[in-house]
Amino acid sequence: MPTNTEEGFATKAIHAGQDPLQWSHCSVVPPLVMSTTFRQDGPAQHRGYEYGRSGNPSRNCLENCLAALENGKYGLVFSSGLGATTALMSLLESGDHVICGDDVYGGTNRFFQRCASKQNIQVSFVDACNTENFVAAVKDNTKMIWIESPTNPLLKLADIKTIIKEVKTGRPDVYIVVDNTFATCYFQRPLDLGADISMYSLTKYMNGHSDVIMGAAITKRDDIEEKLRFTQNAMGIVPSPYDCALVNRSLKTLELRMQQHMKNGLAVAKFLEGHPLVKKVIHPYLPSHPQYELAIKQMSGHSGMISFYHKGNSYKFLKALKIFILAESLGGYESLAELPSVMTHASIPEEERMKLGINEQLIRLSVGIETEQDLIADLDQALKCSMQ
Ligand SMILES: C=C(NCc1c(COP(=O)(O)O)cnc(C)c1O)C(=O)O
Repeated sequence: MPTNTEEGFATKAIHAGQDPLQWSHCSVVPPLVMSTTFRQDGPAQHRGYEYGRSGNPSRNCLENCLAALENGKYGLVFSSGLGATTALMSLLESGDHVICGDDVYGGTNRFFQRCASKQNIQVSFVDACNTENFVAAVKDNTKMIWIESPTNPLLKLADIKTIIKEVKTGRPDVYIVVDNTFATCYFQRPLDLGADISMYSLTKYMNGHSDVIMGAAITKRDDIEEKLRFTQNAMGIVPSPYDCALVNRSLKTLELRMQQHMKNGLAVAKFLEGHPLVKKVIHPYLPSHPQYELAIKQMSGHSGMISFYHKGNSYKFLKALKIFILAESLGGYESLAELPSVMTHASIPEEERMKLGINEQLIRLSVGIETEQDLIADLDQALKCSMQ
């Protein structure tokens, strides 16, 4: 169980959940436990682990480290970010209502519109920039509010603390979930802002090496942990021990990586903002962002995520990149670029996409930790190519 000590973020990332004394052999690095089953002293008399789906030492180390980094009490990991989303739906009953921000990852929108709806879970999508939208959308059967902030891909912000205060005052029973994938717990801790659950696609920045698909939910609440722990086992949405060991290793450098992502991201955003072939740059830590004041109040920094509206041919631009890789996903050490309208957000109905502004001029960048000058030079040459 993590202790919410006053240790620094990097100290917690390196030591929380990793105590060598938890193993008889005292390995400093937690062992990778691949066994799917564990010898018992007698029928139903085990030493903490019985079957890999129900619990695993490698998973346990990661979950404790995640909880400590979030100033939470419990961490639970799942087979993917959408697996975590699926697990969180087990907190709801048929007929319940969810209020979700209108700009979220395409797969999350698809899940709510085409999967949760089959369980008779109703979903309303509202503009997350305006707190009143969330409050006004609350109904008698509302049981969950799903916030992504910053959002994917438009980098809109929700005033998490105010939404929670406004909603919880009248309806303390409503679960507040924050998908913290874009900010990470280094720049933003939703539980400290009053959220019930901080949720992640660990696939992204938290693992940060583009070699694991995983999700997580962190909470302080015993009742939520009990329900999600049951779901994790009973629905079997668990990750492999090997993937848990990889993510656990990645967390050790999260602080360093996020600092570099932020440094490179800001340099790229400022370069794009002054470029004649760029119509508009969206980056929460640029003073030009409409919610800049909220960004610097609510977060201690911003990752490498940038979106911008391109004046030229987006397909030519993306195919001309040499260091940025044209691919879906984000948050890895490598720089990625994509066209949400036909890639990550293609599953959102066109009318909704157009209304949001997710059109073929909108390009999303995940700025990596390569040498800053190389990234800017690559963007510059590709922008020139896009006008030929
Ligand atoms: C794959 C991409 N996003 C996944 C994602 C997910 C889903 O995570 P998965 O690990 O891919 O299942 C949840 N929340 C956010 C904010 C996300 O961005 C993408 O945007 O390229």
